[in-house]
Amino acid sequence: MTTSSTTHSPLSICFNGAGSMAEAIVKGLIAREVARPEQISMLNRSNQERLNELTEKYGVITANLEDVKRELLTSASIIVLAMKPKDAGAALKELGPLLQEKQLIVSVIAGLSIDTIQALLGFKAPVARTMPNTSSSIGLGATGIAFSKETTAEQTNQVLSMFEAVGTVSVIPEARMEILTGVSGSGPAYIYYMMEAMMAAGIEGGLTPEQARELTVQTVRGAASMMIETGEDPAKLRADITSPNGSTQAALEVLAAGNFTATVKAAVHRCAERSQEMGEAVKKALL
Ligand SMILES: NC(=O)C1=CN([C@@H]2O[C@H](COP(=O)(O)OP(=O)(O)OC[C@H]3O[C@@H](n4cnc5c(N)ncnc54)[C@H](O)[C@@H]3O)[C@@H](O)[C@H]2O)C=CC1
Ligand SMILES: O=C(O)[C@@H]1CCC=N1
Repeated sequence: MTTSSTTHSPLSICFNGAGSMAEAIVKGLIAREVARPEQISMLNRSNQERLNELTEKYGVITANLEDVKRELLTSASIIVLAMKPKDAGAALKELGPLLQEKQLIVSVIAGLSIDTIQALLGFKAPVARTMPNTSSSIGLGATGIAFSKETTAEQTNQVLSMFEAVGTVSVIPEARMEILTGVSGSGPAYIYYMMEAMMAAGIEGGLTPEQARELTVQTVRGAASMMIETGEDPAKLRADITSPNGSTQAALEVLAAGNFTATVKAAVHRCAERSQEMGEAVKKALL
């Protein structure tokens, strides 16, 4: 990793939790040569088949035996918490006594606050609370990060390098993490949902599934690229497409009649609220 030149021992990253988010980040880190496979270990609770698959695909270290897992966790410079919120409390309670103060915790867990992580560990570990998304696997992720005050400048740079290698990074106050989850953490799912609907309509209208897919994908890709390349507001780009009394206007009127803006905003806010609820549930159950 680029910022590891100032560390004395080689950087090692242990992913505690080996599901889809952990894989998305690992895939990106390896593809962009931010870390070599031998610097990365991945652990889960019990699914050996999944671990074998990850070793085959990426060449990373995986382990199922408890003492090997412990060794990987205690020797890592960075431990990434990548299990579901419901599993995080018990995992952190077990992890706390194994750790040294200088080991950095990077959490990708929705809703789980820095205070709760430190309380469950039993000491004020340096923590980077992050919210990535699955597009990290192709280097197009959008990650929000909030750092605890215990995090050193070197650790901050390491985390920034990790996530900048797999997309864009926004450093934000921790209080904004829930709304960021509503916008970008879960955001890809809303876009896929919209794309599913567009494809279904195209097929209903007689396009082949392949044509409907290609046209929808290219439309979404082109629209995102237009925003990036022109720097224009989406409202202006939308206006450029919408001829007075034309077909686009007719379509947008249907969306407006279905309360499109209010529905999307309500979905983003409900996502934020649900993240908070999941974090609170971990706290209540285990503190
Ligand atoms: N999937 C997504 O788009 C995003 C997910 N996240 C967060 O990432 C976390 C993981 O989500 P996914 O990867 O989707 O879940 P997943 O269900 O695909 O993976 C969870 C992994 O954690 C492992 N695990 C469970 N308990 C464990 C324990 N005690 N010790 C070690 N490993 C354990 C499971 O075996 C599994 O490998 C969640 O907390 C979620 O909030 C954050 C951003 C985006
Ligand atoms: O659905 C979830 O809980 C996670 C958090 C962000 C994306 N997926």
